[in-house]
Parts: sequence; C-alpha cells; structure tokens
Amino acid sequence: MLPAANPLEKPIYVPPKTSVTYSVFIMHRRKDLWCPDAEEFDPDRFLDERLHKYLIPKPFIFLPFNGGPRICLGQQFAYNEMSFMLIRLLQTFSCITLTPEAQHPDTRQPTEWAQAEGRKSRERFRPKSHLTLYADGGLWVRMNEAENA
Ligand code: HEM
Repeated sequence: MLPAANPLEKPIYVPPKTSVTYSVFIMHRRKDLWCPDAEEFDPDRFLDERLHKYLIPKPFIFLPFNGGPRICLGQQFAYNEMSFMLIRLLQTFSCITLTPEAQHPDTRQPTEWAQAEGRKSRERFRPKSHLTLYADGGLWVRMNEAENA
C-alpha cells in the first residue's frame, strides 16, 4: 500500500511483482512539484525561497542520482567534477555563444517544434535524455579566450 499524494484520498494498492516505472525527466518538469516556471533552466531555484518552498519539504522530487539506500555512490564526486569543469571553463573563456549554423542538419531541432506547445517551441538545440541530458550531435558553440586565462 502506498499513501495517496492527497491524504484525504484512498491509499494505492500495488500488487506484488508489479513493475513501476517513472520518468525523472518528466518529474523534474512538473509544475505542481516545481512551481509554474518548472520548464525554465533557472539554477537559482536551488538557492532562493523556492528551495524551501518546493525541494526541502519533498526531497524526492529531485532524483538525478536516485535516492534511498541505493543512491548513486558517485553523487558528490560528480558534483565536484561538474563544478570544477564549469569554473575552469568560465575562467578560461570570456564569451560562449551558440552557433546553430555549425550543428549538423540532422541533429537540429525539427522545424515543426516551432509550433509546439511550451518550452519545445523555444528550444535552440535538440536535447536528449539518457542517464544524463545531452545535446543531440553535440552542442556547437563559439568561445573567446579570456584575457589572462
Ligand atoms: C552526473 C553523473 C551521474 C549520475 C546522473 C548518476 C546517476 C546514478 C543513478 C540514477 C544511479 C542508480 C541508483 C539506483 O539504482 O537507485 C546510480 C548508481 C550508481 N552510481 Fe552514479 N551517477 C553519476 C555519476 C557517478 C560517478 C562519477 C560514479 C563513480 C565515481 C558513480 C557511481 C555509482 C555507483 C557505484 C552506483 C551504484 C550504487 C548502488 O547500486 O548501490 N556514479 N548513479
């Protein structure tokens, strides 16, 4: 038995040996869990009042490394690696701009996306989801080396 999200509703019965799948990608974009701007890339949501409003009361809404006893053992290592890489990148280059013209045509976002609802119509590259998110065909950018890099 799983408790219903609304305590006034009946608990959910899950029969033995049932496979239960869920999409972390979709969960991380749910407006009811992350506030109406859930589709915006806004890392400040982990720093400002939204942190206390959404994530702290329900930590399981953020599961890139899963959670519980089988949580990813490399989580802290991965955070360290990512922050080191990002900081070195920003120290070395002063300006990074997207160059869609360098993107292979097969990996550009399809033209019909422009008419799609929500975030899809504004995408400037084609995101793909595996264990982590990535850009189909790579993310092609032009970078200017910073002075005193
Ligand atoms: C962005 C990078 C990474 C992501 C998103 C990620 C995500 C995950 C996820 C979702 C799991 C499955 C947890 C489960 O079965 O419930 C996992 C397991 C695991 N990860 Fe990672 N991981 C990352 C990087 C790393 C790194 C760098 C290491 C090692 C240095 C690592 C070591 C492990 C190990 C050993 C497990 C198995 C834990 C267990 O089954 O008890 N991961 N990871």
